[in-house]
Amino acid sequence: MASLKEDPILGIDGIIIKEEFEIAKPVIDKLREDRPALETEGTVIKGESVIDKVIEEGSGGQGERDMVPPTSTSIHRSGSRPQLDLSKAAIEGNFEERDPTILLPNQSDDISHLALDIGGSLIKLVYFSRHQDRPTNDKRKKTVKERLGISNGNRRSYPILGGRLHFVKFETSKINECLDFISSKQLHRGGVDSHSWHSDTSSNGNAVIKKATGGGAYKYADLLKERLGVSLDKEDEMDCLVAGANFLLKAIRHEAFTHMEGQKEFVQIDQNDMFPYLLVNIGSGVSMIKVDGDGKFERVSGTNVGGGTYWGLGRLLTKCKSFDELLELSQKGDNGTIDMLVGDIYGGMDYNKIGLSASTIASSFGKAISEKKELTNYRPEDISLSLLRMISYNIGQISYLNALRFGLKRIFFGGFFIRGHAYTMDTISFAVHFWSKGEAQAMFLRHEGFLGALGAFMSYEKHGLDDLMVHQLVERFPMGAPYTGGKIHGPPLGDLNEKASAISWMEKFVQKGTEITAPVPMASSGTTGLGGFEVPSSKGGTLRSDASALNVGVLHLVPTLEVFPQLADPKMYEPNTIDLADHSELEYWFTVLSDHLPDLVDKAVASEGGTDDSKRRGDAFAHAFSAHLARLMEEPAAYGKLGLANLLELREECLREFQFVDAYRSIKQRENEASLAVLPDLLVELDSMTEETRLLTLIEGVLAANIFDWGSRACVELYHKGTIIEIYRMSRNKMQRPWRVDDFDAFKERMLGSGDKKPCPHKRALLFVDNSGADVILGMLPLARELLRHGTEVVLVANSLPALNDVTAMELPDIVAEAAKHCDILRRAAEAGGLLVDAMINTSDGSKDNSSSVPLMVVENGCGSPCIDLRQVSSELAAAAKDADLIVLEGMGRALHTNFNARFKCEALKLAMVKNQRLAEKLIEGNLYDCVCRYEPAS
Ligand SMILES: CC(C)(COP(=O)(O)O)[C@@H](O)C(=O)NCCC(=O)O
Ligand SMILES: [Mn+2]
Repeated sequence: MASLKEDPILGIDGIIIKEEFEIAKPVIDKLREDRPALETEGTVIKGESVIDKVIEEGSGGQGERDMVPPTSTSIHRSGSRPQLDLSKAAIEGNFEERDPTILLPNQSDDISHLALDIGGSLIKLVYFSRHQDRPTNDKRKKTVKERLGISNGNRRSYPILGGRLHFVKFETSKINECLDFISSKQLHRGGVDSHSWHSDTSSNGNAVIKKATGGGAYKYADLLKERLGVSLDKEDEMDCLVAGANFLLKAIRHEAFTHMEGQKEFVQIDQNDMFPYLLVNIGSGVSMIKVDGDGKFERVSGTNVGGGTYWGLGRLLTKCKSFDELLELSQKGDNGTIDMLVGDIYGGMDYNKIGLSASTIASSFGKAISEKKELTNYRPEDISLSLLRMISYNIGQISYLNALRFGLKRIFFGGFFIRGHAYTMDTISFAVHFWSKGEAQAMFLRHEGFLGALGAFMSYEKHGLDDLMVHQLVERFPMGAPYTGGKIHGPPLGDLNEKASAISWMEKFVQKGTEITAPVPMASSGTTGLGGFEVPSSKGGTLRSDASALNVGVLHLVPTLEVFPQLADPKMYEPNTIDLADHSELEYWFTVLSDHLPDLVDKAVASEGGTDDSKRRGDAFAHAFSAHLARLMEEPAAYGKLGLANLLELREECLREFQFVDAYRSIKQRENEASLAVLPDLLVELDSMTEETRLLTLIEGVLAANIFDWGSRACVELYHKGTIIEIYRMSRNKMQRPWRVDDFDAFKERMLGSGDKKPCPHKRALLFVDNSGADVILGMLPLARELLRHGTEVVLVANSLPALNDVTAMELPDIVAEAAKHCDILRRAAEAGGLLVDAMINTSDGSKDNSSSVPLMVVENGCGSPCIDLRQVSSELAAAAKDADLIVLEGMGRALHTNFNARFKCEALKLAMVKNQRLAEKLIEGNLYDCVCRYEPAS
């Protein structure tokens, strides 16, 4: 790596877009002059304690902690320019490249952009952070791209910037906390003017202009100017709400859901059939907006009886100190003590003629008139529930009437009044359902409170968010998510180790995580089935103490992701085979993952040398992941639709967040070495067989070697009983056909034909490989070799990031190079595929036959999980898939947990050993270690 010299200061990364590049140069020059000051400032800001605060607050920590005040330097400096930390900057790779990548190791969130929605009770922030790309100096990638005809994956070809969208909220009454947060994260400095976020020049001198909406954009304009030097560009509230809602409905798969009788169900919104709809935003007051398209809407109604009414009246009547407290109180309430019910009027009877049950509210607070009771005679719990129902029901009814007025079938409810509260949603849903006789549907939005802020954010031009597609968004729930309770949704722990203060942070996290005890699993919430008109059957059980948990993660915008082009019907595709909406399934997998945790932590800590720091991180990881699990047990749909693949991926993400890059690194190495040592013998044995026997032996080999799976408890227990080669032999010897699912004969016929008829070989096969060691080396590579022998191009598809003991795309070229030393077919194909660019590998027989061969290539799949969601794969894989006519999915994660039911446009072979008894029973009515060989012709 060359150190950064005088000249080529280009921008924050090598693939920066043009406008940014031109602007960035003078900025960086200027920053370079300021470097000493900047670095000092950088330490103050970056080593600061906002995250401590996140945890402290979110975990119910008492006492206000002093926030780092905005330093005077941070105010007087020209705020309109991005501040970059250039310390230790270096050019990565080749100096001659036109846009070399410049690594800024100390720059965490390199550019941030911010929009605010300052409402009567809450301030909502949406901000974007753009992280520098990992430099790729990967020769394999370049060659594969050339071979597959992919233009150099460069941001210039994408309309959208990669980065992350964060959602944060504060109470308006604590606006100073919000300002401190903005200041500490440098959000007031992002180079944004009122028209474009790529510009660092502002339209009025030095003031930075930020988009804002809501009444507070006017009320607090001076304060923001004074404290942060920020001028607010005010965006119309309705415009913002609509833009925010349209964006969410288009771009986020699991955004809208129905909530009836305690059951949450996500609704797939068809982008092409979204309009018209009624948007009901319940803030302090309520707006009802008929939305006909992007920017096409009309505010058709509203009501002054909204969230502010509930909170205001509630506060007066119950003495509650916060909205959430009031809401939580309602959970234990019985509104029948205050509301006049139909039964009260009809002597306990239903009023059947007009379809009203005895428990229907005839008159909210109606009982209070007839009894000689004072306020103190009513329980605050009952008052709160009565109030909540009165207001929710009223909003539901007015919404329905407006939907009826305009013939709208869909009503989306947003705004922070709802707060994911089950009874509120049930009540509104019931009202809509009841009055419309089931014709209209109430739906809720997961980002309910952020419509306005998101819309304000959308009003920055040129960020391309409007063009964003569902598959380019990945929502991740950072470690703080289960703890923060929605107070402040903290950033992920990106640069943990770089900060001295991170240690105390981590300790605090572990400590707090222990103190608060993660939410206790409970039975799913239930109402009486009458949509909130009766007394809740379970009192106090279903609402967590942090009623306002956001349930929104950080949205990662990944413009390079694509839908796998060979999916037969992408709209109908569901990656998960196991639906965790079934509570017994969830409980089972929850236990499996919890039981596996201590061993995983051991491996992770060992992979980092067992240092004190790694032990601390290991502890923190275990806490964070357990909290996520507990949160999901309590509310399985909290993070969107939940499948087993999501849980397994969450675990990997959690490890990465605590900087465990590759927990199974040394195990993988060991197994690779052992397997490579026996590969030559295996190849000789295979070559001595007839074609037919060889094909069977190869498939057996893949199935047998899939036993090397460090994610399966049963397998790990086996490993204590023998060496890997012994286990492999044992596994092979057990390969009795017929397998539990056995389409081998059909596959064989396709490969070898029957009688004299020789079939046409496949043109290109994609082999989705799974585990390191024997699995890939003794299983999949020999199968790849056979396909190559038939004249089929082979693309090995491997993970982009480590997950358990899965092999990664980065690791494969070296493995192939080693294997190629023993095999001419592999060597020539690997050379043709650009895998052996440096080495001129000699085969064991000393030959250097360079006659042309079909290529063997490696592509990354875009995932870092044992499973694969084919709606979001790397552009590299998507390009390779276009000409493929055979897909081989291997392993339990990729072929069973996900994609077992997937249908493809081309032929598919799904191979796996079932290493979990319950799955074996459920999926194939079989047993542990049974095998699946499913061959499916093109659909
Ligand atoms: C994590 C796995 C999907 C990996 O399997 P693979 O894809 O490597 O075949 C699998 O090991 C698994 O489902 N394990 C959890 C269940 C258990 O311990 O039995
Ligand atoms: Mn695996």
